[in-house]
Amino acid sequence: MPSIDVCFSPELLHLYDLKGKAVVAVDILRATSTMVTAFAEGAAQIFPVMELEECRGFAAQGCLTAAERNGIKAEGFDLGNSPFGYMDGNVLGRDIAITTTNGTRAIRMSETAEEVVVGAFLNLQAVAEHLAELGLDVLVVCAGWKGQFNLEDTLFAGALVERLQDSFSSENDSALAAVYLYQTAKADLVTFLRQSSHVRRLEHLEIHKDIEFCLRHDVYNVLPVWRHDRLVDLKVKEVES
Ligand SMILES: O=C(O)[C@H](CS(=O)(=O)O)OP(=O)(O)O
Ligand SMILES: [Mg+2]
Repeated sequence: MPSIDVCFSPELLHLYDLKGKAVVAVDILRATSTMVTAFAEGAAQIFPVMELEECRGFAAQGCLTAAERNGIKAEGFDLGNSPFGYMDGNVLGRDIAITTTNGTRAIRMSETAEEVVVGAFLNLQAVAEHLAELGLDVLVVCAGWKGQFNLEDTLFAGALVERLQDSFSSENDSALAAVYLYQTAKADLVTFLRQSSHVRRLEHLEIHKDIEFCLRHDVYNVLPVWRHDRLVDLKVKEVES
């Protein structure tokens, strides 16, 4: 039986061997929730990059550029890091280059894995089904915040462990802790996260609508996966083939 484990910060990735593993990169608030939404709204490809300047450079090849630092849309970019910014038909058929404080870093630091999947509560079931089909050992890589642990990504890890409990072994302490946390919180994730650092840190930005949206489960049948140097939605490929 394959295993599922949880890495609580990209800074801890040096402790894990990604060879032959499937990584689920997660940044619930808000980068991976936003990417999943962008694909659901018809984005063609997403280029996650670490630096603002690199992201800006993608405009020359016709990409929309998206950038966030400390919760705020960076100046001079087309889009920020709110899923609601991708919902008015503006991303349909477009390629997007994106850089955010934590999420894009988690994805890029995981890219040597056999498979990298972008996860969010919004596409939880699509991710779970893909992992079950692959049958590889899984590592959930939580984006955290600037290298530190956070609650929201750990809750997602717990939700995924719970969904996969019949087909994956989760006997490591990280996965156990994540699933216990999720079971404690799942009846009302919004209330549970009210005291979390993300919610308190970005309270002044009035993004409660974003937070509530990002905590909704199974809204989109979208499956962003890393291919070469970009993310594509595997569900679109399935429809085409
Ligand atoms: O835009 C977000 O919600 C966060 C901001 S912060 O770094 O947590 O302050 O960025 P993300 O890269 O999505 O974690
Ligand atoms: Mg985050």
